Parts: sequence; structure tokens; C-alpha cells
Amino acid sequence: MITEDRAALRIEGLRHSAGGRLVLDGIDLTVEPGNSVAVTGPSGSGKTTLLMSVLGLVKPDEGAIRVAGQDITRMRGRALAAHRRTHLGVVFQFGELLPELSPVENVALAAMLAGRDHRRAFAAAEDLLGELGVPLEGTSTGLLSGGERQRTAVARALITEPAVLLADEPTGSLDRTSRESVADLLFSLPARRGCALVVVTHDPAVADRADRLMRLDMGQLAEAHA
Ligand SMILES: Nc1ncnc2c1ncn2[C@@H]1O[C@H](COP(=O)(O)OP(=O)(O)OP(=O)(O)O)[C@@H](O)[C@H]1O
Repeated sequence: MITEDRAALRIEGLRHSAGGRLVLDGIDLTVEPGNSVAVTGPSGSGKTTLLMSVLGLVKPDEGAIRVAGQDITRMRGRALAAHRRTHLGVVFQFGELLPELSPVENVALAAMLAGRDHRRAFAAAEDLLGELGVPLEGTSTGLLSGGERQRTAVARALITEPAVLLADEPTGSLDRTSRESVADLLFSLPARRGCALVVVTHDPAVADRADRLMRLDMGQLAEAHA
């Protein structure tokens, strides 16, 4: 009998070595649509490597990573890139936006790269940025505040309506007030948008907002209890 995988993300038996060391040593993680997980752990424990594996940018030695039901470890080249563009969104610590473009252009560009036509991409970008509280008028992204830039990065990650949203230290470059508001926004998204959210963070105040708190240490991912 074929049963459909309802999980947005399912990682099974993930092993990966880097620099002669087993960084990920049998990771299992399932995240359902509408749920969030925070991953903490010491510096160098492999948190970014885990996210890069889910993005298909690091090839694991062993294991399966199902994103929206399909094992990305078996995908290559264009098929992998297309699956990533369609089903995954990612927010990095410094936004990684194009500073000379406006916020609307940054977000619309992601939609156009995913195949949406110009008019629909710009309309959807304006709607989403309005909803996420980014000023739409006249400024280039490089002149926005840190919090507004991260909101723009969240919008860019969301514009394709991904099944899985990943964030790597999304509040790491922000002051306390912006950190709170960006964290509130991020953790509101699984309920509002039905995506699964995985956030890597060193900040306990951010991690505490997740449905599940996990700790990566010595290659193992386990439930962390406060
Ligand atoms: N391409 C690579 N070649 C060699 N070693 C690597 C490579 N990529 C990662 N590593 C090593 O793997 C380990 C995990 O790195 P990673 O960046 O995933 O940790 P992290 O938990 O995200 O750390 P931090 O919290 O400091 O960002 C580190 O020891 C790192 O040096």
C-alpha cells in the first residue's frame, strides 16, 4: 500500500562527515505542516550543515531528507534546484538581499525565478510586504533598518509558498526590539501559512517560541528540556 507522507520535512538516519569528523551522526527529524522546531547547540556542532543538507547544498554520506514528500538526496542538478525553489524558503542572519534593489524588487525577483510572470510577481510581493509591515515606498533595501531587512528576507522566502521555511540565526544581527518582532513574525508563520519552520538560533528567547526545542551536540539531535 502506498501512503502519502504528510510531513513537510522528514529526515531519517542523516550522516555527514566534514573535515575528517562525523558532524551529523544519525539525525532523525520530522516536522509537520504548521509546526515549528528550534535547533540550538554549541558553535561547530553542525547546525548550519544540517540546514545546508536540507537545502541540498551539502550531500550527506547517508540518510534520506524528504522535503514535501520527495527525497532530495536522490536529486541532482536542475531537478534539485527546481524542488528547492518550489518547496523551500530560507532566511539567513544578514538577510542576503540585493541592497540596491527595492524590497518589492527583491521579493518579486524570487517569485519570477520560480516561474511567476512579472505582473503577478510584483503584485504578490507588494501584498506580502504590506502584510509583513515593510514600507513599500521608494527606498532601496540597503537603507532599511535591520528589522525591516529581515522582514523583507522573510517575505522573499515566503513568496513561493514553501512547504518548509528554514532560518539560520535570523535575529542574530538585530537589536533586542527588532529581534522580538522578527521572532514573533517568524513563529506566527506556521499557523498563518501552514508551512513547517526550522530555526537555528543561539538565542534562548527566540528558541523558546518554537513548538519543539531540539539540541544538536556531538552529532546527535535530541529534544532539549528547559
Ligand atoms: N566544507 C567543510 N570542510 C571542512 N569542515 C567543515 C566544512 N563545513 C563544515 N565543517 C565543519 O563542520 C563543523 C560544523 O560546522 P557548522 O557550521 O555546521 O556548525 P554550527 O553549529 O552551525 O556552528 P555555529 O553555531 O558556530 O554557526 C565545524 O567543525 C566546521 O568546521
